[in-house]
Amino acid sequence: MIMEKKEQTIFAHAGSKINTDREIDIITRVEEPLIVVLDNVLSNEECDELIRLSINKMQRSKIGSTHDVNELRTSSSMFFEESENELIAKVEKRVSSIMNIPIEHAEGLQILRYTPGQEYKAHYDYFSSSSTIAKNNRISTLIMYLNDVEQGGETLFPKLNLSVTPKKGMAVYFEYFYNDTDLNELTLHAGAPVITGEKWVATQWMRKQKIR
Ligand SMILES: O=C(O)CCC(=O)C(=O)O
Ligand SMILES: [Fe+2]
Repeated sequence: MIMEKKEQTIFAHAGSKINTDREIDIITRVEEPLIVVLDNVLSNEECDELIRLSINKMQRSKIGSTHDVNELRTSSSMFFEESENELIAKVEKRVSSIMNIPIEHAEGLQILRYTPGQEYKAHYDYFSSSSTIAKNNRISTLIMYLNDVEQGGETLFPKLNLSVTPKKGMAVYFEYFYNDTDLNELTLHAGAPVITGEKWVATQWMRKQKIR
């Protein structure tokens, strides 16, 4: 039997903790592709504040007529500017050390809000290699849950039969920068429809090269 060597990962944390300005707990790992469930990524106060800061902007963007009408994703969304305020700067710094990628590679933090019936259908976070944007493609994702969802709203990885239940302050990390494209394709994921309650997430995407 040929033992294939495991591919190098970006995420390099061993053990059960990651020390940033906060002690993050590693709860679950899938090895290839690497998918890590993390707890204690954001405090309750930070979650509440991220929602509070973005709720106005989503309302504003509605007035500005940029209503989200997309089949793939029915939630509403907004992006924070880089280091837009003290909290964003702090979260970006923490996220950069969790993801083990310098902050210069980070896109603006995205906030998504799902109400009952809203979902994000199965997709890849990276751009198809035919697009120009793929020259500096995304390489990894951190999805942070900003609230508890009463029912539904799981993050699903259909090719891995994996379901992550949203829980306030927790996060799911995954990367898709493998040489083996089959591994990247296994990161197909979806936000299941919310059934009861609301779902709020903050997503951080990292790029291969600097963008700021
Ligand atoms: O809401 C979720 O669970 C998934 C979000 C997601 O896939 C994304 O932001 O890229
Ligand atoms: Fe995604």
